[in-house]
Amino acid sequence: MRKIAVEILCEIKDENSNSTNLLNKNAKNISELDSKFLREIVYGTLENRIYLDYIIKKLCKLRIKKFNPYILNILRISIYQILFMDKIPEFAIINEAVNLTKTFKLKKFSSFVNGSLRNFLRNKEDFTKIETENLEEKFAIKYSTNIDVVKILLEDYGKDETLKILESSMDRPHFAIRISSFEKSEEEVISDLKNFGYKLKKSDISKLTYFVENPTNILETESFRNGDFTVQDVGSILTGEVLAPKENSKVLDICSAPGGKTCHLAFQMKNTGEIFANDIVKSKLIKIEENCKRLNIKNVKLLNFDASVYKEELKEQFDYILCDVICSGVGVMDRKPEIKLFRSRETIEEIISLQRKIFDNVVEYLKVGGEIVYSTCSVLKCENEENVKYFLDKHKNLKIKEVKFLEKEEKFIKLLPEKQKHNGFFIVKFYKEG
Ligand SMILES: C[S@@+](CC[C@H](N)C(=O)[O-])C[C@H]1O[C@@H](n2cnc3c(N)ncnc32)[C@H](O)[C@@H]1O
Repeated sequence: MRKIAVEILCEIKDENSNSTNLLNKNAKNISELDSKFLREIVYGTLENRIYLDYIIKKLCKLRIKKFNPYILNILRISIYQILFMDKIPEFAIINEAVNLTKTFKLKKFSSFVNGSLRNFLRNKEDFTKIETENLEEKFAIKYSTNIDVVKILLEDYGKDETLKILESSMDRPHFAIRISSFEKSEEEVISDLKNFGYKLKKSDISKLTYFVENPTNILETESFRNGDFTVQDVGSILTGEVLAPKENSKVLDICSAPGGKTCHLAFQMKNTGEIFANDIVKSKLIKIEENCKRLNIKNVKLLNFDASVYKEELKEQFDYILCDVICSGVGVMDRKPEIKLFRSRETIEEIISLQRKIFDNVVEYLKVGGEIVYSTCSVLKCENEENVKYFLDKHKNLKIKEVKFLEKEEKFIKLLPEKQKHNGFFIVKFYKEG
């Protein structure tokens, strides 16, 4: 398993890398126990990569770029296991690390790996100490988060709230489902799942939403195959609830893959009217199709175009539009460790520019009197509140439509990540005047 872990980690090079896809591809045909171990090592190492590299730099007195990538990842997973997986004896971790150098035909590094890890064990306290007084650097190392993201969070939220957001990024993500059956009642679906042995807790924020404490193999159940429920997080479900399209309306979901929110909109519309689900990546449309099929959704038509390019033929065609744009993902760092590692100010600025282009176009596709929801799974103000200001300044016929959330009327909903409650999310609704 450690060999596969090193191979996967060697492939994680930039923000387009996807550890979950790599794991799913490589964890086929292995036992549940091995799969759990592999995931723990890969996610754990990635989640702590900046911290582990900080230790490795001190330990080996060598710049990270100078390392052979296999040797670097052997050191990373070994130090990760020593620090965070206390059930594995330290001597076994070092033996395995030395064996791995041979597996990868890098035997000449065996004594370097052996010596470095033994040195680490002798002086663990010194090597693990973060020696900087600079708060940004300290947070970036301790929570293994790109320093640009840390700086923006500190500017937006100050020290205490930033600390909470970064701490939550180290948690194992919770698992939430939305009841999606057209046939069975909520109680019936829940009772079926309980009979299968699943432990469920109802969310107090979004409707038909439950957290599953022990989700292993839940996607193999008959209930899942029949479309009685789907995997979706609270913020995502709330987005559909906020748009709340009426039956028989015409809806555009402009950035729709893999279709989680599309299916929720269709569910709320009881399969009436029409939903046009678009995504720029053609291969992702298959996922939307699969989801619609499993969830018995029948009113979705697929589109495949670049939403940043204006399409005159769509002008004033839609009653409702969902603009669930591509974003930095800073609200879901617990689910995607690549975001913590690689999101930089530069890439965030590129994303904001794309968000604005897409929104500027889709506003034109909305009928007068129509409603549009803009949402992101980010908590950064530059992608949320600042974009809202930009939208309102630019489109004078757009007005915010307040939404009721937790018994209060709000201009927008912002969720900061909290385990067993929700990921980070931002939702705002506008309507178009004549
Ligand atoms: C946040 S995800 C959407 C999630 C989706 N709404 C759901 O609930 O399942 C953003 C999507 O936008 C797509 N996208 C990115 N740039 C785009 C563009 N220029 N035009 C259309 N879609 C785009 C991505 O491929 C990605 O699938």
